Amino acid sequence: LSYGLGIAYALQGALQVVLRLEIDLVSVERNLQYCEETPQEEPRSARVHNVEPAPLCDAWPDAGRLAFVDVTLRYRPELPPALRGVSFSVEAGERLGVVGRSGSGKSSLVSALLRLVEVENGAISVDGVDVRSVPLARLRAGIAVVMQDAVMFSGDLRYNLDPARACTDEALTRALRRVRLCAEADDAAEKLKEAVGEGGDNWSAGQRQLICLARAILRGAKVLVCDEATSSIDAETDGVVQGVLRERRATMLVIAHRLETILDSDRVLLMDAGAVAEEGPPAE
Ligand SMILES: Nc1ncnc2c1ncn2[C@@H]1O[C@H](COP(=O)(O)OP(=O)(O)OP(=O)(O)O)[C@@H](O)[C@H]1O
Repeated sequence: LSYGLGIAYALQGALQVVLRLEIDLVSVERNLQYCEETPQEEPRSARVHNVEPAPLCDAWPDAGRLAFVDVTLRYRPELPPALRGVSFSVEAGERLGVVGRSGSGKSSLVSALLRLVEVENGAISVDGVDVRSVPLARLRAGIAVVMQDAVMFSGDLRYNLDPARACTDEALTRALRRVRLCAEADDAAEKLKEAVGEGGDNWSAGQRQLICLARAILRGAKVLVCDEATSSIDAETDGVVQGVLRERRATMLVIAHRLETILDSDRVLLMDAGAVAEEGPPAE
C-alpha cells in the first residue's frame, strides 16, 4: 500500500514536469516566431521610394546641416497626417527650439528624421544627403538623440555612458562632471562602477536624463536631437547642461515644453496641427 502511494506521487510529479515543459516549449516557439516573422527594418540597404543609396564620406555628417522640405508623414495609411507639408532648415551649428501644443507634431519631426516612420511626401536631408538614401544604421549612428524617457541598460554607469567602450576614463570623468553627476570632490572611478538596475530604476528620472545627456556628449555627433530631454532636471542643472551642449557646436534640435529651455535658441519653430505655424528668433 505504501509503495502504491509513492507511485501516485511520482506520477503527479512527472505530470507536472510534462505540463511545465509544454508551457516552456510554447514560449520558445513564440520567441522563434517573433524572431523569424516580425518584419524588420533593413539596416544596410537604403532603397526606399526608389532613392538610390548615396556615396557617403566617412565623416558624414561632418557639418550637421538639416533641411525638411515639404514633409508629410502619416503613421498608418488610415490615420490623418501627423506632419503636413513641413519645411524648415537648420544651419550647421545652429540651435533650433521646437515648441507647440501636445500632439502638434514635434516628436514626429524626430521620427521622420531618424526614419522610424518613412515620410509620405517631401524629403529630409542632412548635409545635403537625402536620409532615405542612407542606410538606417549609418543614419542613426550619425545623429545623437536624447528622449524624455531615458534609455538605460542594466550594468554599471560606465557601460551606460559608453556602451561601445570607445571612451577613455578621462573623457568619461569629464562628461560626468560636466553634467554634474559627479562633483569635483567625488571619486569618479568609484562613480563609474555604480550599478544601474533594469531600466535604471535605482536612479531618479532627472539623473537618468543626465546620464543620457552625458552619453550624447561623449558620442560627439554633429547633430543632436533633444526631445524633452531635460524635463525632469531642476532648472539650475538644466541651465548648466544647456551651456555644455552649446559649447559642443553641434546642430541642435531642441523640443521642449519649458520655455526657458529654448529661450537661448538661435531660432524657434512653433508647430501647430502638424504644420509650422511660426518661425523666428525667440525674442519674437
Ligand atoms: N506611433 C503613433 N501612431 C499613430 N499616431 C501617432 C503616433 N505617434 C504620434 N501619433 C499622432 O501624431 C500626432 C503628432 O504626435 P507627436 O507625438 O508628434 O506630437 P507632440 O507635439 O510631440 O506631442 P507631445 O508634446 O505630447 O509629445 C498626434 O496626433 C498623435 O496622435
